[in-house]
Amino acid sequence: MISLHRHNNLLHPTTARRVVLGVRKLLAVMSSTLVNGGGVEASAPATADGGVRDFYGEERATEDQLITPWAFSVSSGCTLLRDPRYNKGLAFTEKERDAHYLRGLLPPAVFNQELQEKRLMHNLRQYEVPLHRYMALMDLQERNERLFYKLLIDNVEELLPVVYTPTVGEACQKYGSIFRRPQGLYISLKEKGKILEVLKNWPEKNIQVIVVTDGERILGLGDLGCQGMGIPVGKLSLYTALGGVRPSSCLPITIDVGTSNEKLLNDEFYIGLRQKRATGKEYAELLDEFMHAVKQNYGEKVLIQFEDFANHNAFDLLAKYSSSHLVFNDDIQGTASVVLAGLLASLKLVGGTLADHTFLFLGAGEAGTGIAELIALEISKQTKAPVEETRKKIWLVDSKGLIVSSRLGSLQHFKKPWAHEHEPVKELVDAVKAIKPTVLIGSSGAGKTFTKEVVETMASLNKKPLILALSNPTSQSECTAEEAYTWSKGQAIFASGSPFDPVEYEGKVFVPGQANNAYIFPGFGLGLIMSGAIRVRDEMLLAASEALAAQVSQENYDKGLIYPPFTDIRKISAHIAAKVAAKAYELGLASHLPQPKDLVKYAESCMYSPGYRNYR
Ligand SMILES: NC(=O)C1=CN([C@@H]2O[C@H](COP(=O)(O)OP(=O)(O)OC[C@H]3O[C@@H](n4cnc5c(N)ncnc54)[C@H](OP(=O)(O)O)[C@@H]3O)[C@@H](O)[C@H]2O)C=CC1
Ligand SMILES: CC(=O)C(=O)O
Ligand SMILES: [Mg+2]
Repeated sequence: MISLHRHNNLLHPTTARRVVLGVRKLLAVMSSTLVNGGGVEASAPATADGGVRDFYGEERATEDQLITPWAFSVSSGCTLLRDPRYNKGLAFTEKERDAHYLRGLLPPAVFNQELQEKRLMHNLRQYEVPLHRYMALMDLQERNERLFYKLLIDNVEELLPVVYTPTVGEACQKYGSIFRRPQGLYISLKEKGKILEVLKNWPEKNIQVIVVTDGERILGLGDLGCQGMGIPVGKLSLYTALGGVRPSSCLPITIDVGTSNEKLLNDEFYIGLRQKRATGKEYAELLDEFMHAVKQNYGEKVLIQFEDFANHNAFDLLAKYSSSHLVFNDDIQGTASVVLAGLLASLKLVGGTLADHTFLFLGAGEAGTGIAELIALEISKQTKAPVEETRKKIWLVDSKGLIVSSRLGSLQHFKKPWAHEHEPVKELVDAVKAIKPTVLIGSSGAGKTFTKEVVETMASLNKKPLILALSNPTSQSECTAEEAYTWSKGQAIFASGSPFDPVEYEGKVFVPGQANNAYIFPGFGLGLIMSGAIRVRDEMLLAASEALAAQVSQENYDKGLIYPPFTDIRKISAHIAAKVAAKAYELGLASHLPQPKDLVKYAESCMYSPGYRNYR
């Protein structure tokens, strides 16, 4: 019931029981509620002299400087019902209804959270259109945050495709039409020079994870401009549901530098800047201001996850800020880690070591080259061969064909390490015939590109071809699960970026896995946060892959799965977090000292749980 708000904030009307306290007192109370609430928190706000940290710079401000009149209030009545953080709907007890001026504002029935959950799941299942389910879930998140997360955690396999891929893709395409309330920060070119002020408008001060996009490569759907906001919102809801990071410490951000999507520019409901995308210096300066403002406002240990940037910016941003900030690119690094995990696990089914396999990719962008590099690093780690050598068993095809040395002069920098000696090959199927891969990975964003002939050739070359169709959403998947199993006559081991239902082929049921970075980033982020890591390193990605692969059980293997089920994701995330944190300590990059003895237990103890709290 404790909320921070500005005196003039219309979204938070004050109520009869509002108690305005001094800022110092506010922060003391705030820090105690944060600790009591569980979950991972930033360092306590106490200062060395025993006082409370001057979060808002009020003590430091001189008379001619402007400060923000933050206030602290206890909410009750309608304000409490409208505050998603504290609203419990019909679950308010009789005692709470008396104590918090709720009498008459609710019908007489008192439901517990389980009954509320049952009712909501029943209602959600009535919607036949996935986008309507998405909208109903977003409404719930805006109305009753704990119930939203309880639903998501308890029904993860059913609801993941709604809040995440594939439905989130459609939601982004239609974001302008379905827009109700802002769910994150919008930073556009209009805010240039004022980004620090914009960050200060966000009511939460203890931010631990930011997921930021500029909307230029939203899944495999291309440039969706400002409407890409659905992605940071969705990713962060998974940070909480799958990784246990507290919702209040997550901040979704969209950087709007315009869009080159004509359809959106001509759409009257488009919510972003109506101009062509800024590039070059203008783009770089805005991003640089953003990165500096984030560090200034939230400190060294805030994790900035880059998401769905186009590859002509993504690699450069990661390289530029990885030595000064805690940055992670989910599409390059998270995807690499999840795919490597699947490959390590698949060895139990296909045999051999990683070094015995030959890999062919369709798609040589962020996902493709990111995965390729991590595979090469892992083989190098296992065999002690230099990475220049281990790259040679990995081949990539882009929109112009196989990447070969004769193309070196015109290749983007991230493709160059993969330009091996070979004659040019234009078509994927010919590349499959020439390279004879044991593993085929789709990271092209182009649907239906694993044709019948491609899959049949893979099956003719391998007893158990490993086929990963990573592109999202479902419409962009390189092939469907049904195509992979039927065209390979049941030989393929298959996983995809977006989920597919099990397939029956010749009387046998094949269960496809989901190779999606959602297995990695929540636990990875939790590991960074709980260890107070200040930088991300490749060794941490390898540790995360090994941790995920170790979670695949014999029962999963018996079904042909190379990933464990999402139903176990909180346990899986705790193990990933523990290994990532251990690596951070080993590398001397962890700042939360001393290192906890049992990191898995510690990770579990840090996790947000969505059960209701009792109000006095
Ligand atoms: N499952 C998961 O966890 C993840 C899935 N993805 C998915 O992967 C896809 C790609 O993402 P990302 O790597 O970031 O995108 P990029 O734009 O960086 O890369 C796409 C690559 O695919 C190539 N390509 C595009 N169309 C074709 C085609 N018809 N034939 C051959 N090559 C083609 C492009 O070629 P060129 O370079 O010549 O233009 C480019 O090399 C997206 O759909 C995304 O949703 C991404 C991250 C995680
Ligand atoms: C899953 C993901 O990050 C993507 O498709 O971009
Ligand atoms: Mg992504």
